[in-house]
Amino acid sequence: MLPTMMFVIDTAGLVLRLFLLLPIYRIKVNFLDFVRYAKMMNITRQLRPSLAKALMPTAMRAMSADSKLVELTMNEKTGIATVTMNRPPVNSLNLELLQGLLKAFEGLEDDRKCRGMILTSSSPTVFSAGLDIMEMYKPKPDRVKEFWTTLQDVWLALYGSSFPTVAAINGHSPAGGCLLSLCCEYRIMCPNYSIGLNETKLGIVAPKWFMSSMLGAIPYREAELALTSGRMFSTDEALKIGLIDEVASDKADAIAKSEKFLSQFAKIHPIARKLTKLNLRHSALEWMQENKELDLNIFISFVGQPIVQKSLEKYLEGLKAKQAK
Ligand SMILES: CC/C=C\C/C=C\C/C=C\CC/C=C/CC(=O)SCCNC(=O)CCNC(=O)[C@H](O)C(C)(C)COP(=O)(O)OP(=O)(O)OC[C@H]1O[C@@H](n2cnc3c(N)ncnc32)[C@H](O)[C@@H]1OP(=O)(O)O
Repeated sequence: MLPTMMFVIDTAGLVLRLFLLLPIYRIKVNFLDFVRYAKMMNITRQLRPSLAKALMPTAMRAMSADSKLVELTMNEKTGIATVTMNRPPVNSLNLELLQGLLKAFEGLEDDRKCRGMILTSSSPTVFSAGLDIMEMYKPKPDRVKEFWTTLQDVWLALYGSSFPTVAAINGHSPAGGCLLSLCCEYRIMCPNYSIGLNETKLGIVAPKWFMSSMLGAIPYREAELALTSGRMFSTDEALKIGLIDEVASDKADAIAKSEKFLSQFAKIHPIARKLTKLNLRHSALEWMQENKELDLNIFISFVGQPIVQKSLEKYLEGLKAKQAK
């Protein structure tokens, strides 16, 4: 009896050890097995929305993304792409800007030469003013659906990108602007601007995935206080709390620092880096993939509430009044 039990325990232990070691063993043995392992883990392409075909041929390329709302350049030598939001005056994220961003991110995903991406803005003072409030105020049913679905896809593509990403935050970055930067792995911000998820100040609620993006950067307690109060942080405060990683003196410095951050990955195996990132982000990505429709329905019914429309109207009036002063 005892020998039989010992045999069973030994065998079970061996199987368990083999199971645990299998991924490591595979990685060491064979690159193709490594890729198969990634597929098995369901954390590569399946997690991204349907990919557009490669954006354009690789040359340094100003890789134009059809519309002028998003500029895409690629440094052929380093493989670092720069995606610049260009929707004056404040890069508010309307459907077309989101579509431009999605196309850029998906194109880079398919570009084998891409070793990293810097997200920045062409505005001298604003990174992005967040979602275009006009997309949510008295919305048209079809357009608002497409708007939200595209935002979800942008989040999936950026948060789940296989290449490393940095936000060079060269201006104010409220709400959706902050969200874009939180999708990146590293944030470098210029002085004397503001950043945060201020949704409650507009009388709206940051969706779960906005919050989980923030929780990837700062501790739960800090996030709870910031989210419930809709707090905006100055550059210095954001650095202190960990919402950003570095301060740069100006945009050029932010870009240089971003390139330096990305260059460290030249020494890291790209697949090891990518799988580590996607493993860390797996549960949030999977949640979104599985709940896109539910999230859309919640958003649609939420923005349809008269009280939410009233809040948005008042907030817009406040923005206009500020402008008039
Ligand atoms: C129970 C429910 C459960 C779950 C919830 C489910 C769903 C949740 C539903 C909704 C969630 C939706 C999430 C939304 C997130 C967002 O991103 S909302 C947008 C928040 N953005 C802001 O609050 C930023 C507002 N803007 C500013 O603070 C300033 O503009 C900024 C500091 C960025 C720049 O300042 P400045 O350079 O001085 O520019 P102006 O303020 O003068 O603005 C210039 C013109 O731009 C217009 N504008 C600014 N921001 C926006 C915007 N986000 N959308 C549209 N338009 C904007 C501004 O009115 C000026 O226009 P004008 O020239 O007067 O025409």
